[in-house]
Amino acid sequence: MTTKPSIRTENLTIRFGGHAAVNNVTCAFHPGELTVIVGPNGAGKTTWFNLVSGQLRPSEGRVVLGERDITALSPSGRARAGIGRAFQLTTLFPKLSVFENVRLAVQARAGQGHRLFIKAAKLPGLADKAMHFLEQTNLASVADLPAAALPHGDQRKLEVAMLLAMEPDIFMFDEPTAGMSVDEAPVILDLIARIKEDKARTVLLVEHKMDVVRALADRIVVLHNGELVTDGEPAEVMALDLVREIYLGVGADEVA
Ligand SMILES: Nc1ncnc2c1ncn2[C@@H]1O[C@H](COP(=O)(O)OP(=O)(O)OP(=O)(O)O)[C@@H](O)[C@H]1O
Repeated sequence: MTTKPSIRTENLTIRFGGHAAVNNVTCAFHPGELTVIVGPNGAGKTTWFNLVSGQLRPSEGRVVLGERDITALSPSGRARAGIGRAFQLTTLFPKLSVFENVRLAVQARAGQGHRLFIKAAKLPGLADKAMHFLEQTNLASVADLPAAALPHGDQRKLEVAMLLAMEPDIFMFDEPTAGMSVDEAPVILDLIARIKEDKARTVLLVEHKMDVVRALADRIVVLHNGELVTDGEPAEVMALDLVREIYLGVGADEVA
């Protein structure tokens, strides 16, 4: 990979008591690449994600966005710097319309803050942009409904629309299809696949389901006991005995 990394972690470590949940993880990610972080339960995937998006601060090591050390930044500081993370519906405003939810995200991106009650008509540029993201996520027809009235799968689409509206450089998804029906999951996977078509974007995904990994990954990083055990092309990584062993107990038949 010849491009410069868009984001990297250097010797990233966090200890809870004496236990290193993430242990000395160094890895770099590039624009145009979708990396899936895999590993068994308790491997440290979500903890590593939290260290990258700023919910946790490391005991040691750094998070570097482009050339900038962002280790000391808060989650909102990191969001402003270009890291967008989907939070499984916790960021939706359930009583506001689907449109208003996305307009707020567009407005936040435009640096105008959350002036909730300003009329959308007074902000035509923002409204057009919001509609654009609703169209991209096939939500335009339900724009006027309250977010809470949407089925679960559409709420998750709305979350992706809000993430797109923030126009981050780094997109982070932690098990994006968790809790979704078999009908709903492909829609979200298709949206994520479309996100990675923009080669300026870097996508990081934590995922257990091997069919999702296969469908989306350009690269796989394997964590085990908090450590990075391998990092490479999907076909190579899936073929490793170690990876098959790690997956024993969490779907070895799926890996096979
Ligand atoms: N706040 C915390 N305090 C203490 N231990 C923690 C904390 N957060 C995570 N851990 C521990 O760190 C380890 C890694 O957990 P983490 O949730 O990151 O794993 P994971 O790979 O995301 O697992 P899963 O696939 O089950 O979500 C586990 O042993 C967990 O119990």
